[in-house]
Amino acid sequence: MYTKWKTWAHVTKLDPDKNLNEDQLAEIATSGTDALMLSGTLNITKENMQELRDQVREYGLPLVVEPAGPEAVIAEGIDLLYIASVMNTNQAQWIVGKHKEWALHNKVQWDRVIQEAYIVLNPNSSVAKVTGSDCSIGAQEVAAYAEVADHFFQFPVVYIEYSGTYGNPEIVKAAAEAIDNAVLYYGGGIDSGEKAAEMAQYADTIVVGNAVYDKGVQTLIETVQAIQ
Ligand SMILES: CC(C)=CCC/C(C)=C/CC/C(C)=C/CC/C(C)=C/COP(=O)(O)OP(=O)(O)O
Ligand SMILES: O=P(O)(O)OC[C@@H](O)CO
Ligand SMILES: [Mg+2]
Repeated sequence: MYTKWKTWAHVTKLDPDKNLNEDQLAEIATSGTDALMLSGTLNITKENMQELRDQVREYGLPLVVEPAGPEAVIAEGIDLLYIASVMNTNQAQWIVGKHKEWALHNKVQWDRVIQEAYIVLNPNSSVAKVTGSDCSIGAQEVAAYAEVADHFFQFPVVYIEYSGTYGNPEIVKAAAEAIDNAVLYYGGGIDSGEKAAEMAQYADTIVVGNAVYDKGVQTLIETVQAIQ
């Protein structure tokens, strides 16, 4: 499981603050997606993370938790913890501060942690507002952050985050060209097979979140089939 994450092409991001019924979850689990990522920014607690985990664990898919802060971390029944660090913010707590607090008050199982260098680019997303990300940067600066994340900090994942809106493929292409070792994730507004295929040209792994709730599981399946 731990090394297999590098082969994942499609990840479905489920929001613990939103609800899905058993049928929807069963369809998602059999959609062909490679892993389920439990993640969100607003109103995320250990309790709603655990509730969602208990709902999905029976399907046997790899389970990843991507917490918005140390208070949302759950490890029991989870395969990997994807821990973000936001590159394009000037608020140190979202780069390293929260992480120091986490280590200060917890015994972190570092062999279960995958570090994600987040580049947040949708100014209207909750994550941009919460983390004070500078979403005005263009392709060259995005590529420079991606290069530094990969070569200087040696993050295993660089994540281009447009959460809630479909991003600029040219920017994802620029990030891909700047990276040699890290796995490139793209997430944001993928709600069709066409968008999934377009971003999968440049990203190693695409993430689909809101479309599951806004457009339904059939759309999710379309995004899986489009990249197979
Ligand atoms: C140190 C620890 C354990 C955690 C902190 C990790 C950090 C720095 C998180 C900052 C970035 C962040 C909030 C990631 C959470 C995952 C994410 C990007 C969720 C996307 O949420 P949105 O889609 O913007 O908001 P909604 O919840 O409205 O969908
Ligand atoms: O919800 P969407 O817009 O699909 O984005 C997926 C993921 O990148 C959100 O963190
Ligand atoms: Mg979202």
